[in-house]
Amino acid sequence: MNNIKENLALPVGTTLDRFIMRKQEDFPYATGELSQLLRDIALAAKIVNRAINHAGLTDIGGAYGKQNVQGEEQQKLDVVANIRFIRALRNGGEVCTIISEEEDEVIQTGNLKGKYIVAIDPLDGSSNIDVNVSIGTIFSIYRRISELGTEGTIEDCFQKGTEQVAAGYIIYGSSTMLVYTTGNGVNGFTYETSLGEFFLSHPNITTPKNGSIYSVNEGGYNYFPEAIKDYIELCRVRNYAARYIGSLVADFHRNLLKGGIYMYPNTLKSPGGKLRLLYECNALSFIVEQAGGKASDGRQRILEIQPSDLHQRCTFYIGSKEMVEEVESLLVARPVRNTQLV
Ligand SMILES: O=P(O)(O)OC[C@H]1O[C@](O)(COP(=O)(O)O)[C@@H](O)[C@@H]1O
Ligand SMILES: [Mg+2]
Ligand SMILES: [Mg+2]
Repeated sequence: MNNIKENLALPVGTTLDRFIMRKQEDFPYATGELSQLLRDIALAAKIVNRAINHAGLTDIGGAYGKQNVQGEEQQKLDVVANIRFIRALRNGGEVCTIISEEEDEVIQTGNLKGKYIVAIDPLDGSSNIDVNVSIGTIFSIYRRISELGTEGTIEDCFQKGTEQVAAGYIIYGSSTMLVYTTGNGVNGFTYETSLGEFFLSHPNITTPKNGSIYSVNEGGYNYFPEAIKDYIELCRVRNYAARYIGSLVADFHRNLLKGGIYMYPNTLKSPGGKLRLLYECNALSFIVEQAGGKASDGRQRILEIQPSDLHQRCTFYIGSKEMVEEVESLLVARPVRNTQLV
Protein backbone atom coordinates (compact mmCIF):
# COMPACT_ATOMS: atom_id res chain seq x y z
CA MET A 1 0.00 0.00 0.00
CA ASN A 2 2.80 2.45 1.03
CA ASN A 3 4.61 2.32 -2.34
CA ILE A 4 1.33 3.11 -4.13
CA LYS A 5 0.92 6.14 -1.87
CA GLU A 6 4.60 6.96 -2.37
CA ASN A 7 4.16 6.56 -6.08
CA LEU A 8 1.06 8.73 -6.20
CA ALA A 9 2.86 11.31 -4.11
CA LEU A 10 5.51 11.63 -6.82
CA PRO A 11 4.86 15.02 -8.43
CA VAL A 12 4.38 14.89 -12.18
CA GLY A 13 6.44 17.85 -13.34
CA THR A 14 5.73 20.30 -16.13
CA THR A 15 6.35 18.67 -19.45
CA LEU A 16 8.27 20.56 -22.13
CA ASP A 17 5.15 20.64 -24.30
CA ARG A 18 3.07 22.19 -21.57
CA PHE A 19 5.82 24.69 -20.75
CA ILE A 20 6.12 25.72 -24.40
CA MET A 21 2.35 26.20 -24.59
CA ARG A 22 2.30 28.31 -21.43
CA LYS A 23 5.19 30.44 -22.70
CA GLN A 24 3.42 30.88 -26.02
CA GLU A 25 0.48 32.41 -24.18
CA ASP A 26 2.90 35.15 -23.03
CA PHE A 27 3.08 36.28 -26.67
CA PRO A 28 -0.44 37.25 -27.78
CA TYR A 29 0.65 37.38 -31.41
CA ALA A 30 2.45 34.05 -31.27
CA THR A 31 1.20 31.72 -33.98
CA GLY A 32 2.69 28.50 -32.62
CA GLU A 33 5.32 27.91 -35.31
CA LEU A 34 8.28 28.47 -32.97
CA SER A 35 6.60 26.23 -30.39
CA GLN A 36 6.22 23.52 -33.01
CA LEU A 37 9.84 23.96 -34.07
CA LEU A 38 11.03 23.48 -30.46
CA ARG A 39 8.93 20.31 -30.29
CA ASP A 40 10.48 19.06 -33.54
CA ILE A 41 13.94 19.54 -32.02
CA ALA A 42 12.89 17.74 -28.82
CA LEU A 43 11.58 14.81 -30.88
CA ALA A 44 14.85 14.46 -32.80
CA ALA A 45 16.74 14.73 -29.49
CA LYS A 46 14.82 11.72 -28.11
CA ILE A 47 15.68 9.65 -31.20
CA VAL A 48 19.35 10.66 -31.10
CA ASN A 49 19.44 9.99 -27.34
CA ARG A 50 18.29 6.43 -28.00
CA ALA A 51 20.93 5.96 -30.70
CA ILE A 52 23.65 7.23 -28.34
CA ASN A 53 22.50 5.03 -25.47
CA HIS A 54 22.60 1.98 -27.76
CA ALA A 55 25.79 2.89 -29.61
CA GLY A 56 27.80 0.26 -27.75
CA LEU A 57 25.24 -2.43 -28.62
CA THR A 58 24.83 -1.53 -32.27
CA ASP A 59 27.40 -0.79 -34.95
CA ILE A 60 26.96 2.97 -34.98
CA GLY A 61 30.02 3.62 -32.84
CA GLY A 62 33.30 4.63 -34.47
CA ALA A 63 34.41 6.57 -37.52
CA TYR A 64 32.23 7.02 -40.60
CA GLY A 65 35.20 7.08 -42.95
CA LYS A 66 34.61 10.57 -44.37
CA GLN A 67 35.76 14.09 -43.45
CA ASN A 68 33.43 17.07 -43.02
CA VAL A 69 34.06 20.56 -44.40
CA GLN A 70 36.23 21.30 -41.35
CA GLY A 71 38.58 18.47 -42.33
CA GLU A 72 37.47 16.53 -39.23
CA GLU A 73 36.96 12.78 -39.33
CA GLN A 74 33.19 12.30 -39.12
CA GLN A 75 31.95 9.80 -36.55
CA LYS A 76 28.97 7.61 -37.46
CA LEU A 77 26.95 9.31 -34.72
CA ASP A 78 27.77 12.72 -36.21
CA VAL A 79 26.13 11.51 -39.42
CA VAL A 80 23.18 9.81 -37.70
CA ALA A 81 22.44 12.89 -35.57
CA ASN A 82 22.78 15.15 -38.61
CA ILE A 83 20.27 13.09 -40.59
CA ARG A 84 17.82 12.83 -37.68
CA PHE A 85 17.75 16.56 -36.93
CA ILE A 86 17.53 17.55 -40.60
CA ARG A 87 14.70 15.11 -41.14
CA ALA A 88 12.76 16.35 -38.09
CA LEU A 89 13.23 20.01 -39.09
CA ARG A 90 12.25 19.31 -42.70
CA ASN A 91 9.17 17.24 -41.78
CA GLY A 92 8.11 19.75 -39.14
CA GLY A 93 7.57 22.34 -41.88
CA GLU A 94 8.61 25.43 -39.86
CA VAL A 95 12.21 25.69 -41.12
CA CYS A 96 13.14 26.86 -44.63
CA THR A 97 16.95 26.64 -44.34
CA ILE A 98 19.42 24.74 -42.16
CA ILE A 99 23.13 25.34 -41.48
CA SER A 100 24.84 22.23 -40.11
CA GLU A 101 28.40 21.54 -38.97
CA GLU A 102 28.26 18.33 -41.00
CA GLU A 103 27.14 19.99 -44.29
CA ASP A 104 29.41 22.09 -46.51
CA GLU A 105 26.55 24.24 -47.83
CA VAL A 106 23.18 25.35 -46.45
CA ILE A 107 20.31 22.88 -46.72
CA GLN A 108 17.13 24.15 -48.31
CA THR A 109 14.33 22.07 -46.81
CA GLY A 110 11.73 22.92 -49.44
CA ASN A 111 9.50 24.45 -46.78
CA LEU A 112 9.16 27.74 -48.66
CA LYS A 113 6.59 28.98 -46.16
CA GLY A 114 8.89 28.07 -43.25
CA LYS A 115 9.61 31.21 -41.19
CA TYR A 116 12.75 29.97 -39.48
CA ILE A 117 16.46 29.33 -40.06
CA VAL A 118 18.23 26.79 -37.85
CA ALA A 119 22.00 26.54 -37.32
CA ILE A 120 22.94 23.24 -35.68
CA ASP A 121 25.87 21.25 -34.33
CA PRO A 122 24.13 17.86 -34.45
CA LEU A 123 26.70 16.10 -32.27
CA ASP A 124 29.06 18.11 -30.10
CA GLY A 125 32.05 16.53 -28.41
CA SER A 126 32.77 14.03 -31.18
CA SER A 127 36.08 13.02 -29.60
CA ASN A 128 34.11 11.68 -26.64
CA ILE A 129 31.53 9.67 -28.61
CA ASP A 130 32.85 6.12 -28.13
CA VAL A 131 34.15 6.54 -24.61
CA ASN A 132 30.87 7.11 -22.78
CA VAL A 133 31.58 10.74 -21.89
CA SER A 134 28.83 13.40 -22.10
CA ILE A 135 28.20 14.78 -25.58
CA GLY A 136 25.56 17.14 -26.93
CA THR A 137 23.66 18.97 -29.65
CA ILE A 138 23.67 22.78 -30.04
CA PHE A 139 21.09 24.85 -31.97
CA SER A 140 20.34 28.48 -32.86
CA ILE A 141 17.03 29.67 -34.32
CA TYR A 142 16.52 32.84 -36.38
CA ARG A 143 13.42 34.29 -38.05
CA ARG A 144 13.99 34.62 -41.77
CA ILE A 145 14.34 38.14 -43.18
CA SER A 146 13.72 37.10 -46.79
CA GLU A 147 10.26 36.82 -48.29
CA LEU A 148 8.00 33.88 -47.48
CA GLY A 149 7.40 31.55 -50.39
CA THR A 150 11.06 31.56 -51.45
CA GLU A 151 14.14 29.62 -50.35
CA GLY A 152 16.11 31.08 -47.44
CA THR A 153 18.98 33.33 -48.49
CA ILE A 154 22.58 33.72 -47.34
CA GLU A 155 21.51 36.99 -45.67
CA ASP A 156 19.07 34.93 -43.60
CA CYS A 157 22.00 32.73 -42.52
CA PHE A 158 24.45 35.54 -41.75
CA GLN A 159 22.34 37.31 -39.13
CA LYS A 160 24.24 38.34 -35.99
CA GLY A 161 23.76 36.31 -32.82
CA THR A 162 21.76 39.23 -31.40
CA GLU A 163 18.98 38.28 -33.86
CA GLN A 164 18.46 34.77 -32.45
CA VAL A 165 14.82 34.17 -31.43
CA ALA A 166 15.75 31.01 -29.56
CA ALA A 167 18.79 28.88 -28.80
CA GLY A 168 19.59 25.78 -26.81
CA TYR A 169 21.45 22.56 -26.36
CA ILE A 170 20.83 18.97 -25.46
CA ILE A 171 23.32 17.22 -23.22
CA TYR A 172 23.44 13.43 -23.46
CA GLY A 173 25.07 12.66 -20.11
CA SER A 174 24.30 10.84 -16.88
CA SER A 175 20.85 12.19 -17.61
CA THR A 176 19.70 13.76 -20.84
CA MET A 177 18.69 17.40 -20.60
CA LEU A 178 17.41 20.07 -22.96
CA VAL A 179 18.26 23.64 -21.99
CA TYR A 180 16.93 26.58 -24.00
CA THR A 181 16.02 30.26 -24.08
CA THR A 182 13.66 32.36 -26.18
CA GLY A 183 15.01 35.55 -24.65
CA ASN A 184 12.97 35.28 -21.45
CA GLY A 185 15.34 33.45 -19.17
CA VAL A 186 16.85 29.96 -19.41
CA ASN A 187 15.06 26.74 -18.49
CA GLY A 188 16.28 23.14 -18.29
CA PHE A 189 14.30 19.96 -18.84
CA THR A 190 15.33 16.43 -17.89
CA TYR A 191 14.35 13.49 -20.09
CA GLU A 192 12.32 10.78 -18.35
CA THR A 193 13.09 7.84 -20.61
CA SER A 194 10.32 5.51 -19.42
CA LEU A 195 7.68 8.18 -20.06
CA GLY A 196 9.49 9.54 -23.13
CA GLU A 197 8.97 13.10 -21.89
CA PHE A 198 11.16 16.07 -21.01
CA PHE A 199 10.15 17.52 -17.60
CA LEU A 200 11.01 20.96 -16.24
CA SER A 201 13.81 20.29 -13.73
CA HIS A 202 15.87 23.49 -13.79
CA PRO A 203 13.57 26.54 -13.98
CA ASN A 204 15.07 30.01 -14.50
CA ILE A 205 18.72 29.01 -14.56
CA THR A 206 21.10 31.80 -13.54
CA THR A 207 24.89 31.53 -13.43
CA PRO A 208 27.03 32.85 -10.55
CA LYS A 209 28.73 36.19 -11.26
CA ASN A 210 32.05 34.63 -10.29
CA GLY A 211 33.35 31.05 -9.96
CA SER A 212 36.40 28.90 -9.25
CA ILE A 213 36.39 26.50 -12.18
CA TYR A 214 38.40 27.08 -15.36
CA SER A 215 38.06 24.92 -18.48
CA VAL A 216 40.72 25.03 -21.19
CA ASN A 217 42.70 22.39 -23.09
CA GLU A 218 46.12 23.10 -21.59
CA GLY A 219 47.66 20.85 -24.19
CA GLY A 220 47.87 23.97 -26.36
CA TYR A 221 49.33 26.07 -23.55
CA ASN A 222 52.67 26.85 -25.26
CA TYR A 223 50.87 28.64 -28.05
CA PHE A 224 48.29 30.47 -25.99
CA PRO A 225 48.38 34.28 -25.95
CA GLU A 226 50.52 35.57 -23.02
CA ALA A 227 47.42 37.11 -21.44
CA ILE A 228 45.73 33.68 -21.30
CA LYS A 229 48.86 32.14 -19.78
CA ASP A 230 48.70 34.94 -17.19
CA TYR A 231 45.05 34.16 -16.48
CA ILE A 232 45.73 30.43 -16.10
CA GLU A 233 48.54 31.33 -13.70
CA LEU A 234 46.07 33.42 -11.67
CA CYS A 235 43.64 30.48 -11.58
CA ARG A 236 46.40 28.22 -10.31
CA VAL A 237 47.50 30.72 -7.65
CA ARG A 238 43.89 31.00 -6.53
CA ASN A 239 43.68 27.23 -6.45
CA TYR A 240 40.74 27.14 -8.86
CA ALA A 241 39.66 23.71 -10.10
CA ALA A 242 40.78 22.82 -13.64
CA ARG A 243 37.95 20.92 -15.33
CA TYR A 244 37.99 20.02 -19.06
CA ILE A 245 35.74 17.30 -20.49
CA GLY A 246 36.47 18.09 -24.11
CA SER A 247 32.77 18.34 -25.00
CA LEU A 248 31.87 22.03 -25.22
CA VAL A 249 28.23 21.41 -24.19
CA ALA A 250 29.26 19.47 -21.09
CA ASP A 251 31.97 21.93 -20.00
CA PHE A 252 29.58 24.83 -20.61
CA HIS A 253 26.68 23.17 -18.74
CA ARG A 254 28.76 22.46 -15.64
CA ASN A 255 30.13 26.00 -15.52
CA LEU A 256 26.67 27.47 -16.15
CA LEU A 257 25.28 25.76 -13.06
CA LYS A 258 28.33 26.04 -10.78
CA GLY A 259 30.09 29.19 -12.02
CA GLY A 260 33.28 29.10 -14.04
CA ILE A 261 34.86 29.98 -17.36
CA TYR A 262 35.39 27.99 -20.56
CA MET A 263 38.17 29.24 -22.84
CA TYR A 264 39.18 28.24 -26.36
CA PRO A 265 41.93 30.74 -27.27
CA ASN A 266 43.97 31.02 -30.42
CA THR A 267 46.35 28.09 -30.70
CA LEU A 268 48.95 26.99 -33.22
CA LYS A 269 46.45 24.45 -34.65
CA SER A 270 43.59 26.98 -34.62
CA PRO A 271 45.06 30.50 -35.01
CA GLY A 272 41.55 31.96 -35.27
CA GLY A 273 40.15 29.76 -32.50
CA LYS A 274 38.51 26.37 -33.03
CA LEU A 275 34.84 26.75 -32.21
CA ARG A 276 32.26 27.74 -34.82
CA LEU A 277 30.35 31.00 -34.48
CA LEU A 278 27.04 30.05 -36.15
CA TYR A 279 26.28 26.67 -34.52
CA GLU A 280 28.34 26.58 -31.33
CA CYS A 281 29.25 30.03 -29.97
CA ASN A 282 26.14 32.11 -30.78
CA ALA A 283 23.71 29.69 -29.11
CA LEU A 284 25.69 29.28 -25.89
CA SER A 285 26.37 33.04 -25.76
CA PHE A 286 22.63 33.81 -25.94
CA ILE A 287 22.01 31.32 -23.12
CA VAL A 288 24.82 32.53 -20.87
CA GLU A 289 23.75 36.17 -21.26
CA GLN A 290 20.16 35.23 -20.43
CA ALA A 291 21.51 33.52 -17.30
CA GLY A 292 23.53 36.61 -16.27
CA GLY A 293 26.91 35.51 -17.64
CA LYS A 294 29.08 36.77 -20.49
CA ALA A 295 30.58 35.57 -23.80
CA SER A 296 33.39 37.25 -25.72
CA ASP A 297 36.08 36.59 -28.31
CA GLY A 298 38.40 38.51 -26.02
CA ARG A 299 37.67 41.86 -27.60
CA GLN A 300 33.96 41.93 -28.44
CA ARG A 301 30.63 40.37 -27.48
CA ILE A 302 30.21 37.13 -29.45
CA LEU A 303 26.60 38.05 -30.34
CA GLU A 304 27.80 41.24 -32.06
CA ILE A 305 30.17 39.43 -34.46
CA GLN A 306 28.94 39.81 -38.06
CA PRO A 307 29.05 36.34 -39.70
CA SER A 308 30.55 36.09 -43.19
CA ASP A 309 31.20 32.36 -43.53
CA LEU A 310 28.96 29.39 -42.62
CA HIS A 311 31.75 27.59 -40.76
CA GLN A 312 33.74 30.57 -39.45
CA ARG A 313 35.57 30.09 -36.18
CA CYS A 314 36.25 32.48 -33.33
CA THR A 315 38.17 32.55 -30.07
CA PHE A 316 35.75 31.88 -27.23
CA TYR A 317 35.65 32.96 -23.60
CA ILE A 318 32.33 32.20 -21.89
CA GLY A 319 30.94 31.84 -18.41
CA SER A 320 30.68 33.85 -15.19
CA LYS A 321 30.63 37.58 -15.94
CA GLU A 322 33.51 38.65 -13.68
CA MET A 323 35.78 35.86 -14.91
CA VAL A 324 35.22 36.71 -18.61
CA GLU A 325 35.72 40.42 -17.87
CA GLU A 326 39.02 39.64 -16.14
CA VAL A 327 40.22 37.71 -19.20
CA GLU A 328 39.15 40.59 -21.47
CA SER A 329 41.06 43.10 -19.37
CA LEU A 330 44.21 40.93 -19.44
CA LEU A 331 43.90 40.61 -23.23
CA VAL A 332 43.56 44.41 -23.52
CA ALA A 333 46.67 44.82 -21.33
CA ARG A 334 48.66 42.24 -23.34
CA PRO A 335 47.06 42.09 -26.79
CA VAL A 336 47.66 38.98 -28.92
CA ARG A 337 50.72 39.49 -31.18
CA ASN A 338 50.46 37.44 -34.38
CA THR A 339 54.13 36.44 -34.07
CA GLN A 340 53.13 34.48 -30.97
CA LEU A 341 51.34 31.91 -33.09
CA VAL A 342 54.19 30.96 -35.44
O1 LIG B 1 40.15 18.59 -28.45
P1 LIG B 1 40.11 20.08 -28.27
O2 LIG B 1 41.04 20.84 -29.18
O3 LIG B 1 40.29 20.48 -26.86
O4 LIG B 1 38.66 20.53 -28.71
C1 LIG B 1 37.54 20.14 -27.96
C2 LIG B 1 36.40 20.96 -28.43
O5 LIG B 1 36.09 20.62 -29.77
C3 LIG B 1 34.73 20.17 -29.87
O6 LIG B 1 34.70 18.78 -29.81
C4 LIG B 1 34.23 20.68 -31.20
O7 LIG B 1 32.92 20.28 -31.43
P2 LIG B 1 32.51 19.04 -32.36
O8 LIG B 1 32.77 17.82 -31.60
O9 LIG B 1 31.08 19.31 -32.59
O10 LIG B 1 33.32 19.14 -33.63
C5 LIG B 1 34.05 20.76 -28.65
O11 LIG B 1 32.95 20.04 -28.21
C6 LIG B 1 35.16 20.71 -27.60
O12 LIG B 1 35.02 21.65 -26.59
MG1 LIG C 1 30.77 21.11 -31.53
MG1 LIG D 1 29.75 18.48 -33.88
